[in-house]
Amino acid sequence: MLLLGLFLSAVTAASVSGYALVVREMTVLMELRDARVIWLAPAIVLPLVLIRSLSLYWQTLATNRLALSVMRDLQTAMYARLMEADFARLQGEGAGSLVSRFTNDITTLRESLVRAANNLTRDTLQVIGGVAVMIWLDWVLALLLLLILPLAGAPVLRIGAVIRKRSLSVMSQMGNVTSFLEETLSGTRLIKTFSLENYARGRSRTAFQERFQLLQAMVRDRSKIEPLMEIAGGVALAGIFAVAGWRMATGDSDVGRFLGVITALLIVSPALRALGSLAGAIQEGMGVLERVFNLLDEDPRLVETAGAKPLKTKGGAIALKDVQFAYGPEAPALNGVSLEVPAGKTVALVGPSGSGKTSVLNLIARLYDPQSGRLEIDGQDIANATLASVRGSLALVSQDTTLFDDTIAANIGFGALDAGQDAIEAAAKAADAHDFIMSLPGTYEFRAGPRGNLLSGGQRQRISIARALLKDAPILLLDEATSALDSQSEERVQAALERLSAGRTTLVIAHRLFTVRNADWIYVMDQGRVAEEGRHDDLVAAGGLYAQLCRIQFRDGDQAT
Ligand SMILES: Nc1ncnc2c1ncn2[C@@H]1O[C@H](COP(=O)(O)OP(=O)(O)OP(=O)(O)O)[C@@H](O)[C@H]1O
Repeated sequence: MLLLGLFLSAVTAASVSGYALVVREMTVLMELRDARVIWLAPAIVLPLVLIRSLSLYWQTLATNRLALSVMRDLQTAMYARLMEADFARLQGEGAGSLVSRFTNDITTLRESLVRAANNLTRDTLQVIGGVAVMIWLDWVLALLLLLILPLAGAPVLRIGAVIRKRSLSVMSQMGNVTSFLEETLSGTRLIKTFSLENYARGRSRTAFQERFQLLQAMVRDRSKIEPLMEIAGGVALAGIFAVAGWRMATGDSDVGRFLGVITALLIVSPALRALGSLAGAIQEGMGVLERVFNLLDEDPRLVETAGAKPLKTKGGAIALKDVQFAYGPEAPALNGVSLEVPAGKTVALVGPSGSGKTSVLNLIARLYDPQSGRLEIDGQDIANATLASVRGSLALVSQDTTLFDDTIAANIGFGALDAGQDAIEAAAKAADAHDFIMSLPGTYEFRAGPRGNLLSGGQRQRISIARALLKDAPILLLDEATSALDSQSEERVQAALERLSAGRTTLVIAHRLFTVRNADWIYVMDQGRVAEEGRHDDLVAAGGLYAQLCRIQFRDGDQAT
């Protein structure tokens, strides 16, 4: 494909250089009043035009195809890389900015690649061909032009370097704008109900103004290139007239040669101008390419150890031993946490907001690695096990139920990719979801909409419970999510969760304390530590933090005690 593109570029360039020679030959014939020019001119020019047009067409097709397939491969590779990337890294950059890499970055890159592929060889060859014809026609004139060219070339290269640097910040700012758009446009419920329109408008103005300024600076750089080339062209033209006049006066040149050189210059000038602005576009593309390759070169930090073995799970007993963990340089989220969930038992984590409950779940799923301490499943350190076996041994049902814009059957089926329709329906029945699914148009083939927004919160949760049931993993991690539901939905979800946790090792983050009264053991967390542990009645009797949390909830209306 690349070779074909290059060959067609060469044909296109060669045919246009032929114009200069034709002009010279025809001028000679005209000067001699030779009548053959009447048929000779069309006979030579028309095939030349035809060759050039056809090769232009095929060249455009070939180069675009090349650029598009490079884009496709880059996007596929980028996506594959992101799927392997650390959870922390994906969370850190945010969905909007990541999306922007696939839209804005790739579009900019494609534009510069297509331009480079279309123009680089063709225009370079056109310049070389044109200059060669000039040298052949009148070497003194050609030499003059060759002296003028570098005068324009040097500043163009300098501007190109500035553009390249700028394109990096343009792209990363575009990522922020996309993040902002995604965040506010998907949070319209909050914006409307809290009347945050002005706040959102204010943030949008700042973001768009910043974008305006960055692009403006980019345009300023880019616009300097063409005038520079124009000046170089003008100086060249003036010089040619002067030198040609002098050479004709001394009898070293003639009108035919002069017109030939002018035609060659008319061909070389736009090609040179295009190369000049192309330099800017290529630098911009190089800036983006740097971002793309930085992403492709990123290695996940959370990796399997050499010789990692699959976990051998029996009951799925979990143990944390003196675990120390921080998300970043700030204060640790977990500060020497030790806890146990015996196989088949239900253990609850309670504690004030920010005390580290979710962090414990994140570590067990190995979404993060602790800085020190051990996490074990059935006595095996999960740091030495394969990631797939760790994640395969557990099912997570969390507050933010994620459904994809696919059928209900597929959304449940993610629990076990080889499950048949019968298994999916059985899971849906156990999760108390079958009846509402049957009332949907298309039943199990109903598409849930983006993020599952065509279903209610309670329905989404029951689908995610069915998914976890289908996975049938020995460990269940539950981030209790009943607070967003009305009491009837809550009851149904609670009953489905009880069926799900029966016979499994369950670690539940409980926000409503009355739901953990029957837990086999309760850990009370506070500021990244286990502050208390025990059974409900004992903890209430001890009169510590748990008893205090119970009193607060009791006062607020829950039957905590
Ligand atoms: N992705 C993150 N990056 C940096 N810090 C985080 C991140 N997630 C949580 N933290 C911090 O870690 C600490 C523990 O958070 P964690 O989410 O584990 O608390 P939690 O007990 O689950 O709280 P809640 O009940 O409100 O969900 C908090 O101080 C929080 O600010």
